[in-house]
Amino acid sequence: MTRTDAAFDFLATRASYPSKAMTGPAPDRAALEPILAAALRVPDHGNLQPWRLVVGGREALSRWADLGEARAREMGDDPVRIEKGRGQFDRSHLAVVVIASPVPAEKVPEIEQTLSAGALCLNLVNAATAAGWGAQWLTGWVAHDRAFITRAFGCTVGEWVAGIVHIGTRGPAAAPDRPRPDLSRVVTWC
Ligand SMILES: Cc1cc2nc3c(=O)[nH]c(=O)nc-3n(C[C@H](O)[C@H](O)[C@H](O)COP(=O)(O)O)c2cc1C
Repeated sequence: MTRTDAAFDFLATRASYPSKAMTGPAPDRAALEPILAAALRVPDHGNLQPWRLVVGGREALSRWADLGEARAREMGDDPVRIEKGRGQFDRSHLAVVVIASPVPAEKVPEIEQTLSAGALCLNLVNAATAAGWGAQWLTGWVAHDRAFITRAFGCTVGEWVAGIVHIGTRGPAAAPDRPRPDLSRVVTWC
């Protein structure tokens, strides 16, 4: 057995960094590509690769914010939902949209492909964090509204957004940690 202390310590202490506290710069393409490559080493039954990524920098983010606001107004939303339609894009310097893109497969039910898309989101948060950036996985109505995800991210029928992972520079102060699960409550030893 080979123990990798640094990797274990990272996993034992990892935490998301709140996107609201992130600043620029965000990783450029050269810095982001190895993060994406690491994140894409994700469990995936049958190697179907049932996901794809859309990377948005400031220009795309501002377009997505406008589309979010327009869609919220089209739905007659209240000001809070209108703000949520733009907020996460307005504040962000870089977002990687993880799109679940299920593949017809006799032996791999869609739920397993869905789980792989979720694992990709976490892998991406972890890879960006390990590379020294702040990262957080967000959703909100903009991730679930069919019209918005079609217009903004080009989702086709059957595709959906698993997560919008924001990546940026961490602020000077560590973000407060959240309470972590109590093993005795969630683990059953048989
Ligand atoms: C599917 C999914 C969607 C999420 N959407 C949001 C969101 O829209 N807004 C938010 O503040 N946190 C959201 N979170 C929570 C954060 O990603 C994260 O769990 C939280 O910041 C604590 O992260 P940590 O346990 O990695 O430190 C979401 C988490 C998951 C798994």
